[in-house]
Amino acid sequence: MSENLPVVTLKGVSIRRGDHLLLTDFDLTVHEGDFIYITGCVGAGKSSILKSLYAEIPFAEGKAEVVGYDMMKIKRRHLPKLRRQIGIVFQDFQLLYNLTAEENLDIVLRAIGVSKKAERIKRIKEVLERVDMSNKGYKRPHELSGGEQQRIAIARALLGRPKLILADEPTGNLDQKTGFEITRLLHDAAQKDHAAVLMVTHNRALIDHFPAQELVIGCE
Ligand SMILES: Nc1ncnc2c1ncn2[C@@H]1O[C@H](COP(=O)(O)OP(=O)(O)OP(=O)(O)O)[C@@H](O)[C@H]1O
Repeated sequence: MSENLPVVTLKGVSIRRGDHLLLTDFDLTVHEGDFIYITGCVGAGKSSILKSLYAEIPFAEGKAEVVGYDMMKIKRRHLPKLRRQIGIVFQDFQLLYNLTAEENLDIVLRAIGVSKKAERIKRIKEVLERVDMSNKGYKRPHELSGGEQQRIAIARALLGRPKLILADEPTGNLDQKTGFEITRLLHDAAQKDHAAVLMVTHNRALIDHFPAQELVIGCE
């Protein structure tokens, strides 16, 4: 039993995709500092869970609380505040390619209302150090390797000191060694920042190397 506070509590939820319901009567509790791999077969609904946790698709039924928000009642106007407390990392990085790494981070800090430039510069420096990219912040994504781009995406996810980090196959486009490095950074986010981290992966070698709780989503 964890003594940390719950960040995600799902009870009896399901998610509707097209004509069918996924994950019927699904329960999940995630606490601060937890690291959980989400695995399971293709099309089982792993990405859908993450999308529901950041309110891109609604939970169809049940009870769902995420970073203190009742997801069954959440209003559209509350979504920015919800998402400020969630860091999201995608397989394809999703950086803005016309901006430098630092500008990719700065735009997020501006969006979350950090108006003082000195404060933004300080925070950008901190997160770039965390992902070991201090000397490459001036580069644009196309001047960085895939692993380096993913480091910047993790730095972006850390900017708002999120309680929850959702990573959807973050190593899917990377070689094994780079994938290990990226996974280590996500484990650090759980251990050092006490964020709850949910990471979808198909990579068994990675789970064996960095053991943690595993949530297997079954197929029909
Ligand atoms: N936009 C959509 N409209 C309707 N059905 C969808 C949509 N997106 C996904 N689905 C269906 O929902 C189910 C779950 O998809 P999801 O992407 O969550 O699975 P997954 O477990 O992440 O799969 P994978 O391991 O392939 O990434 C699949 O059957 C998929 O075909």
